Amino acid sequence: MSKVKVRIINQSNNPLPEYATEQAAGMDIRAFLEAPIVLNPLERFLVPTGLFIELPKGYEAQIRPRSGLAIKQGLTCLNSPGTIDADYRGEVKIILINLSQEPQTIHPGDRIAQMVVHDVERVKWKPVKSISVTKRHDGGFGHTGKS
Ligand SMILES: O=c1ccn([C@H]2C[C@H](O)[C@@H](COP(=O)(O)OP(=O)(O)OP(=O)(O)O)O2)c(=O)[nH]1
Ligand SMILES: [Mg+2]
Repeated sequence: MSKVKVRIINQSNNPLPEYATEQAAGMDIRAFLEAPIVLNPLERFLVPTGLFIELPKGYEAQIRPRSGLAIKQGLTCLNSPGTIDADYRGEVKIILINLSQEPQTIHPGDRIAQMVVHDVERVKWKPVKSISVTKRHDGGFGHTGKS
């Protein structure tokens, strides 16, 4: 497993993100808050994590919602999946939104999202006059139907 440099604020009560199970793809990320926050329906909030990371070149970290929070409380990441660029050195923050019809409370230390580290392919453009023909052609947006 590769090691990624990380600086975390107040580690004594803000543990590093961890994989919750042996084969989990994402590490759970905790809200770094001094007090609980309440999100009203459709309200969004930029939740601090206290985490500053230095990803290796050629990698990104994706910030994804947790399904339990989504189904039970309607809480999700608004920009899902969030992208942490390898050259970003600021605090990792989570854009949470409450899509339920009731106010939802987030407590300090709650596991609010998960981070998946992934390698990234970067490309250059090669301008051409035409691009290849396929059976799909320009069909998209459900053109193959549902069943
Ligand atoms: O959920 C997120 C998404 C992004 N970021 C940070 C890391 C990322 O590298 C930077 C920029 O994110 P993004 O490229 O998605 O936002 P942008 O609106 O394009 O901002 P910028 O112009 O700074 O790239 O913000 C987070 O902390 N959390
Ligand atoms: Mg950007």
